[in-house]
Amino acid sequence: MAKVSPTRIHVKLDDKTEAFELYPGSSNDDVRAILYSLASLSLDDKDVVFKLTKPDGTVVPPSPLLPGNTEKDPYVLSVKRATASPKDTNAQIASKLAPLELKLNDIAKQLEPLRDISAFREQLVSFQKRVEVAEKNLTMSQFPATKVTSKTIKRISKIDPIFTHQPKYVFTDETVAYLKQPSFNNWQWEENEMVALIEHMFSELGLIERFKIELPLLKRFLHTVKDNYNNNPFHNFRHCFCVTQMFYGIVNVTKIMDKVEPIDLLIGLVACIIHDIDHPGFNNAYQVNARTELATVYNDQSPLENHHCAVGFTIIRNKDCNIFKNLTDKEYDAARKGIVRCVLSTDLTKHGDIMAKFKVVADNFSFTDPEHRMQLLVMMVKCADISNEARPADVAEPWLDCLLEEYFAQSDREKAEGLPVAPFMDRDKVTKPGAQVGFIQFVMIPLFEHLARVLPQLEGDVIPQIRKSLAYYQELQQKMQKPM
Ligand SMILES: Nc1nc2c(ncn2[C@@H]2O[C@H](COP(=O)(O)O)[C@@H](O)[C@H]2O)c(=O)[nH]1
Ligand SMILES: [Mg+2]
Ligand SMILES: [Zn+2]
Repeated sequence: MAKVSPTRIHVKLDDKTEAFELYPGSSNDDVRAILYSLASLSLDDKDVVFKLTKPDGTVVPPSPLLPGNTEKDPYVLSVKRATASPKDTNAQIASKLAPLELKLNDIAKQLEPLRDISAFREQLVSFQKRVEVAEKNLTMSQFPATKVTSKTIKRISKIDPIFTHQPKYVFTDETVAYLKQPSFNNWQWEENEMVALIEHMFSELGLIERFKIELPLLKRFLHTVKDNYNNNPFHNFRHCFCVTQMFYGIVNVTKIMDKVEPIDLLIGLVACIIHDIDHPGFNNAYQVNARTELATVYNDQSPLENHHCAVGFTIIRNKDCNIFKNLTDKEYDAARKGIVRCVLSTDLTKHGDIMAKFKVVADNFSFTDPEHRMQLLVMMVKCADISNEARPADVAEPWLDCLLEEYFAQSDREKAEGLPVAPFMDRDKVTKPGAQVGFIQFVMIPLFEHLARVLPQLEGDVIPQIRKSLAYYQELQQKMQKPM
């Protein structure tokens, strides 16, 4: 009989590497059982997700066909507890609401002939309210709002994963030059590469040298930021990367680094990086209307933007991530004040005020005036934040799908909870051109045009690309409106 030789597999979990052998004929369940035992878990624990990655970060399926390896290049095992995604939870809420809704409809039908009798109406309203309150309590317990404490931070990236398991990224000259273009295509890069690209921006802008930023702290800061963005359809780490890259693109296209102070560049870049951190995927209107903990903590005043600042600075305060460690007190104060101002300015309800103020400053702009420079930074971060349509259509259009997916998830939940629904978020009312024409025409173009009064280079490629997007969506809108 031929000798049956097992495949020897080495797996690293936390700091320990263990080996096991897979014999031909092993099943998926066998592999699962081994991984459970390596992670000291009971097989009854169903809420666990295993991820196996090669040393280069490639994910491999935990199957009996795993190629063998050596102790020197073990697979890395990470274990996560599965939590319900907002989508799952929406489905759960919807399924719980369905019978209640049926019951309500039933009662409403029976009461129909008595519609004018106010006592019955009041009873119905009160019943409906009780259902809403019960459902809201259910929802709030499923979505506990994030408290702003150091425990808010999901994970401070350890030095190990950064230096031992992350491949060292070396970008080609072509990539380095492309990164400076506002037309950069984010979709080609995975998360760790985007982290490395942001690190490159710090270096290229001379910030590491000027502010003596220690590289391990910068790497850990960026990885921790990445880990604290949620997997929302739109407000995720990729959006953070795009906003940061557009800021960097504007800096390069306009050569503004020759006109502003290094601290201004640091403020703008870090503001972009943290500007949507830990976004829950539901906007300020939802936070206020649903009376969430975030809205309560921030007294309904830009709850999300305040939260992004608080989470961002909680990470910076951590000694392992403190990229501002070597700033002087004066520099730190300026950085903190500037970053908070930029992030709070991304709340679009402040848009009108910011534009009106900038109009005045733009007429008489002076790069030597710190307040003028600060307003310029605010405008640059705001532009970067809403800049998807300043990119080529194949880069921009998937972002619109992501935005609408997030909007629809919110409006579905608002409907389920009996909260007000904004028409621009309602899947029954929104079309893609409908979402873009007004936004590009009345928000994006005026914003970029205002900035271009101080940074005229934006008239070169950036603003024409936005106008092209507008024309595309206007045409699409006309086609959709034509009777068939
Ligand atoms: N209709 C569109 N709305 C957009 C688009 N890009 C951005 N936005 C809106 O702006 C805010 C930006 O703030 P954020 O900090 O939340 O990212 C975003 O929420 C959208 O409401 C767009 O292309 N079309
Ligand atoms: Mg935001
Ligand atoms: Zn944003």
